[in-house]
Amino acid sequence: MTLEVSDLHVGYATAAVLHGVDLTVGDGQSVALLGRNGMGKTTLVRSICGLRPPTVARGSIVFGGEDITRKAPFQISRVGIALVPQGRRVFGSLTTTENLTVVPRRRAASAGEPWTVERVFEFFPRLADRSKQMARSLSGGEQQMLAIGRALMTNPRLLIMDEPSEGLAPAILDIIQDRLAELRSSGLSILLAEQNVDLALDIAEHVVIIDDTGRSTWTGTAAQLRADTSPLEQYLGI
Ligand SMILES: Nc1ncnc2c1ncn2[C@@H]1O[C@H](COP(=O)(O)OP(=O)(O)OP(=O)(O)O)[C@@H](O)[C@H]1O
Repeated sequence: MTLEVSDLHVGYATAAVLHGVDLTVGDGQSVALLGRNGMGKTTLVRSICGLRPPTVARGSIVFGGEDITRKAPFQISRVGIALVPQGRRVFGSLTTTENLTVVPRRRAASAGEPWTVERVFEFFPRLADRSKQMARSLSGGEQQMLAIGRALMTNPRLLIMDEPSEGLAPAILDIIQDRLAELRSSGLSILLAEQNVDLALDIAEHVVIIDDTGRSTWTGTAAQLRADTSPLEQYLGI
């Protein structure tokens, strides 16, 4: 199922932020969304997932041929799009296991077997050791694993992640990077909004850069960016 974002204009009551974003995540593709701080990555991710604010003013979001623009979050979840939000947002007063079982689940996973608590624990053994622990007492890295596990429990076709690397120690980042690579190899579609360019280029085959005018100004492959880093210098200042 392909995600197609076309000419998307999105804003808040106080300001328009995105002024024409085009983005495609093909079936089984992994796409990184890059852009300087505040260029609107979270705004885009939230509008795809139906979260308000912001408000979509113009343009369309289509998933698997179905127009999902302005649909409610539960409807977006039902078509098979799951979000790992910025800042993890795990349920602090629930245990690790409860965080995984509290989500509404789609019946079938597109890529392989359905996710279960046991499968998440195999995927992130650190979570298995902390199954009865309150989520608020998990480390930041463990909370990130839990946020990813919780999203996987919905059996998504497309996994959207908003800055999963934020605030993580290098050793934990290595684990997350390895697990994301595994998910990519499994054929799950991935959209990754990231500040960490190394992680983004490692995970994603395709890259979309949002510039300071709120447009998707550069689209290409990670291999292209590795061979010629000038768009990174031009649009991200690195
Ligand atoms: N609830 C809100 N109300 C008004 N403006 C907002 C709101 N949330 C974000 N913005 C503004 O929208 C712009 C884009 O923010 P957004 O969080 O989407 O950027 P980002 O690229 O994800 O940045 P970062 O990498 O720092 O998270 C910023 O100027 C921000 O101040």
